[in-house]
Amino acid sequence: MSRSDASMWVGVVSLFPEMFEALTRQGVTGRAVDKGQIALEFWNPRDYATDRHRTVDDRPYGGGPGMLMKVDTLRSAIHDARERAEDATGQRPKVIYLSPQGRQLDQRGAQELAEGPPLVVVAGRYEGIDERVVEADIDEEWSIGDYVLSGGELPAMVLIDAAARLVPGVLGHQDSAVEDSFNDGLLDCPHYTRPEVIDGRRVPDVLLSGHHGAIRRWRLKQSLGRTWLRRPDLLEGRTLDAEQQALLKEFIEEYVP
Ligand SMILES: NC(=O)c1ccc(NCc2ccccc2)nc1
Repeated sequence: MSRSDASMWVGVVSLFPEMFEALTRQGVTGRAVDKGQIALEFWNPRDYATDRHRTVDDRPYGGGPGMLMKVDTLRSAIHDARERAEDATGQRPKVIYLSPQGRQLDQRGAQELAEGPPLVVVAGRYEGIDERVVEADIDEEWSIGDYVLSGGELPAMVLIDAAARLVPGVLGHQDSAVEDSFNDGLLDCPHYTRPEVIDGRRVPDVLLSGHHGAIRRWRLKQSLGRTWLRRPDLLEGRTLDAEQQALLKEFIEEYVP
């Protein structure tokens, strides 16, 4: 098959590739796939099973509940995905495994992944995969949070979506990625649209004023204030410029719990 011109190439190793239609057929990522900005290709370990029952799981040494992904079918799928990544992009891929033991994904991590080499994302099922496969075939383990899900597919889609949005040209107008919450590390400001009044609650006048400078400052003040109220940890170790300090001071002085 031919070289890929996609800005972001992702190979997915999963027993349930159809789950990824949420990414490939919908919304921003769906359009980016249609436009060839993002390439998503799939390898299913079950396609490498040679026994009559097409076995893809195996019992854990040492006993205990649950199963692990069968080593040979999993490794064959990862190997083929890696080989295709190199053929399609001319670059060696970064092979990522989603598990609660991984590096926690945040916006900075998503940015790093978006800017990095092509990805092969391995979605585990059952109780996970053999540690020797992690050592031999996985480059980085990532987690989307401190909770256990029934498979790595949803975390894989979260990771791919978070990174894909940051690929230049994928979002409608680029600055929407910039203004997105967690961009420049602050929480998002409140948003409003029609109608002007809902249950007696009005849209803040500044947003109807047409004064773009005042609107920008209001939004920045709200982002700073919300971050101070809801996620003060995000403000730790962060220097605010003079305008930001003044706006946060104003917010705090006006704040009535
Ligand atoms: N928090 C996460 O990112 C995450 C990733 C995968 C997952 N479930 C699949 C799995 C379970 C146990 C061991 C390895 C993989 N649940 C949560």
